[in-house]
Amino acid sequence: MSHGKFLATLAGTRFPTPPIWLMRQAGRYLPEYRAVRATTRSFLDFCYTPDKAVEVTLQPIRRFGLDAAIIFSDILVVPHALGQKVWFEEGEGPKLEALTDPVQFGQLSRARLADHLAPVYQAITATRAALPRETALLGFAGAPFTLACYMIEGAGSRDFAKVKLWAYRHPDSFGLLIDLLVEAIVDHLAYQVEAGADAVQLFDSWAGVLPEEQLFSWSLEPMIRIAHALHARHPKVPIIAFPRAVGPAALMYRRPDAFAALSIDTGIGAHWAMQELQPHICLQGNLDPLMLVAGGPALEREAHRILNKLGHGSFVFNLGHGVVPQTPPEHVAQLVDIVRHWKPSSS
Ligand SMILES: Cc1c2[nH]c(c1CCC(=O)O)Cc1[nH]c(c(CCC(=O)O)c1C)Cc1[nH]c(c(CCC(=O)O)c1C)Cc1[nH]c(c(C)c1CCC(=O)O)C2
Repeated sequence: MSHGKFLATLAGTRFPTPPIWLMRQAGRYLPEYRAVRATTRSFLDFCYTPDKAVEVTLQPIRRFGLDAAIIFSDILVVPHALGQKVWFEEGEGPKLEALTDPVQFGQLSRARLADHLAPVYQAITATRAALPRETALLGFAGAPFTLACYMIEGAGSRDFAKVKLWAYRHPDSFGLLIDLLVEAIVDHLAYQVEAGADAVQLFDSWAGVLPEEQLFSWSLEPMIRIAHALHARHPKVPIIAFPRAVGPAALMYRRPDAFAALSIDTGIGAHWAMQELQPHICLQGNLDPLMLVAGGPALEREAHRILNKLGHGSFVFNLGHGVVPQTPPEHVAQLVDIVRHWKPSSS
């Protein structure tokens, strides 16, 4: 049997109101998260401490009763497990010892991935045991292109110019990095499913910097390879694809052979998504995270607008990107209430 409304929705069942969870639902906007976070200096050590990861994964479920939990971890644990130096600087975000030469790709190895990431899998097993039956547990990974962005740039960037120039000038060597990441991500996702994750999400947060042809080769195609390889190991596990900021190229990601759902960011119009995407695939999204900061009537109007477009079809309510730290927790409670009390006939 499945874990409630979220998994049933991904499998095609319709309910009077859609299930809801939020990307980055565990995080600094919650005082109880900040309290646990303050007990570990290094963010990665925090991710690798199962007791703490379990606790902060459960916090938003206890507070808001969301339909799915997402395991507390980070996409950059994969480059770290492959042997790259990764650290988080206070107030600056992630830093990596940037790859500057294809020779360095050869030094990355997935031989130790399972050992290195064992604490993540332990946290998943313990979280699954602690969650209510009806609450699904999501595992996740960064998609190959987004991981390659951080691995080559060495940090976040506005345009990832260094990465794009490498990919455009040396597609063969860039392809080798993507291939290594595909294999590592398949392993990481399979281990998460084996530990107890009910579904997984692939975050391609930086897909939107690529033109169409490269979007196909470096974002979509590797994600489809991951989906097919994961399904060869775990045939039924639902995979949600989140290619952020790709605009109308989201049409390419309507691939029910690979993905159970497509997560859409705020830049995609709900009406267009209803007409062009939803007949082919379950959608997830697409509330502006800043609406959740605003709260009040603005939040209610916008949530209703999205529900009135997408709530009649196959849909999981979520944000277009992650919860931001300045979000008042009461506004999350307000949103859950709005979604659960929505009447499909209302306009
Ligand atoms: C690009 C990316 C990263 N990490 C992630 C992405 C993809 C989604 C997206 O586009 O936002 C994914 C991620 N990161 C985190 C989660 C946990 C699960 C959840 O969604 O609740 C998930 C799913 C925790 C985190 N990952 C991070 C934090 C904040 C650090 C802290 O609490 O000290 C959290 C809660 C750090 C992180 N990690 C990353 C960045 C850029 C940062 C710094 C920005 C920031 O500080 O908010 C890389």
